[in-house]
Amino acid sequence: MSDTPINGLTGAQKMNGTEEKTPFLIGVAGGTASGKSTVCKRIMEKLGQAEIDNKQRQVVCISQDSFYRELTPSEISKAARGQFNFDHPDAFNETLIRDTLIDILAGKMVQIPTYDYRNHALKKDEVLTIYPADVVLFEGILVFYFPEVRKLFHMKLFVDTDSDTRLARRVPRDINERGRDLDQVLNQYMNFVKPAFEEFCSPTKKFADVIIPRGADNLVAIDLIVQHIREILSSKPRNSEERSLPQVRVHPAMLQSPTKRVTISNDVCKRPH
Ligand SMILES: Nc1ncnc2c1ncn2[C@@H]1O[C@H](COP(=O)(O)OP(=O)(O)O)[C@@H](O)[C@H]1O
Ligand SMILES: O=c1ccn([C@@H]2O[C@H](COP(=O)(O)O)[C@@H](O)[C@H]2O)c(=O)[nH]1
Repeated sequence: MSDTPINGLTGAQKMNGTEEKTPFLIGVAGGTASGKSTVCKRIMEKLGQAEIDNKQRQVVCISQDSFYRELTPSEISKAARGQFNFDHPDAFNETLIRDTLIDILAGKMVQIPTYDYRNHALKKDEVLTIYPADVVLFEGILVFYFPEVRKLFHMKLFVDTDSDTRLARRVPRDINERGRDLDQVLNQYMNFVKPAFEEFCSPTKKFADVIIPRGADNLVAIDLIVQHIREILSSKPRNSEERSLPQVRVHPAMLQSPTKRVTISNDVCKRPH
């Protein structure tokens, strides 16, 4: 959880002659439908970040699903038949994840693709711009799997929801939001999702600093994490003049009572469906 040196970045780097802290990078792992993006959304809401314009946010959230690699034609046809393993580490572009997070830690603006679950492909014409922020949440099933990625996080959370609940949530989500039918969802779950969770995702729980049982239902855990993030934010320079950055990062909501809530927005975690 500490701001220890990572990849040559010391937690504070020189920019324009001033000390500029690197963003605090939080990894959020957990099985499919465990509530990773819901937890991130709750955190953003409680910090009053959910309805703030993308460019102005102090806290941003990115999904690992934006880093699925492009499939070959034969893999695309397998995917259409539910025979491609999207839960295996090889399904992700590890290098792009690492390089993107390193750029984020260096305070750079980055562009990331969005993912189309219905067509199992990146949407080339829909790129998300992630502006520099003070805290970055990066959520996904295998965010702690790759050592070169794992070591970049300042704090690691694991959302631990039992597998029955996860399956019960995944079935309606995949049917209603991802264009699947019941047979397809259950076959994919039994053949790929469950075995890959046991082999690749579950063992990464041991790397977590904080395990969140019951996901977004665990209000105590979420409040503790939010409090920690507030402390991080309060130690950051508060406006663009102090930070020597062109963007104004602080929304009035963040300068008022720390418990102030702001209305919910739906695209907090930039998770495409
Ligand atoms: N605590 C909860 N209670 C009820 N439904 C939930 C809860 N957390 C998540 N969900 C629902 O379960 C599904 C998966 O949640 P999501 O946060 O997207 O999981 P993940 O990001 O881990 O895949 C979504 O439809 C979401 O609305
Ligand atoms: O084309 C795809 C890409 C991914 N999946 C499944 O998505 C989950 C990861 O997303 P969560 O929101 O964390 O559940 C993973 O289990 C893949 O099986 C897919 O079905 N199709």
